[in-house]
Amino acid sequence: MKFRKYHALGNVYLVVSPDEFPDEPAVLKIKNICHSHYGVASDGVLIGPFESDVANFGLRIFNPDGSEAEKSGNGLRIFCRALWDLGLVKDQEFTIETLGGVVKAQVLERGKRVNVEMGQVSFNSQDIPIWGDPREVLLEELNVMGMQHFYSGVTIGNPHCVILTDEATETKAKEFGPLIEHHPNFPNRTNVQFVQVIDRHRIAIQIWERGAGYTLASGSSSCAAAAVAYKLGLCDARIEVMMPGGQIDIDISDDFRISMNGPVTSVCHGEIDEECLAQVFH
Ligand SMILES: N[C@@H](CCC[C@H](N)C(=O)O)C(=O)O
Repeated sequence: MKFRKYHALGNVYLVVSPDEFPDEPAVLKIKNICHSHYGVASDGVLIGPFESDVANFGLRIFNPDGSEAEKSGNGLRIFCRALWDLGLVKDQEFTIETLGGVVKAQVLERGKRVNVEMGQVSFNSQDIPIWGDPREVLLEELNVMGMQHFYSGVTIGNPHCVILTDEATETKAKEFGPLIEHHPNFPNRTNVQFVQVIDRHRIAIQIWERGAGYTLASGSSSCAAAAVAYKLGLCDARIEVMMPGGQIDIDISDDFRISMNGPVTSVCHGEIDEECLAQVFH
């Protein structure tokens, strides 16, 4: 199976052509590919480009646990870079269909940076989804292991649970992230962000990703965290999101459409052996 490997601020994805998956992508194959010891080590697999009736390209996004994600910000920027490297796009804007909606993208600086108009966020419980009466989920109480958190729910195609905190630490993300990901409030599980507001233009976040675990950066998490900070009046519409892997720039329109701009780095390309894809022992 031929692949291209990229990272976006340390968030790693492999891009694989749909031709390499003649059948529906099997959970076991995805798990083997992403495994850091038994496979190529990746935070997810991007399968594309597919033909699309509504966009220039179609994309499917898989987490390392084999689940399919509706959207991924870093995944989208990486996919755009792969399209550029394959000579399928140049400097012009183009569109990509994901399970979480159609986005508009543009490759900048000869592939080194990508801008993606990620779509409109919603804080509505039915859109995210979060159980209970239809409502905007803002600063609601969440008890996890005897600790009280106040969270806001957001979707930008995929679900996010955003928790404001005085200090966003890796320990908080790793300790509470897995429990919140599987909390009964979230029927489709959730991505989790601990968010520290630095000033009106900057926030620092720590991330626990649904189906992937602790990651150094996440594009959709940056959009979700920035949207909550803006909605609550804590930040202006242009926000730098600082993560352990680096920084993404977010712009929010009056109607909560989010534009994301950040770097992409090519790592390597190669071929995964059948023997690796077929492993069943872990
Ligand atoms: N790394 C991503 C998010 C990938 C999908 C996520 N794990 C989910 O299941 O929703 C990003 O950069 O947005």
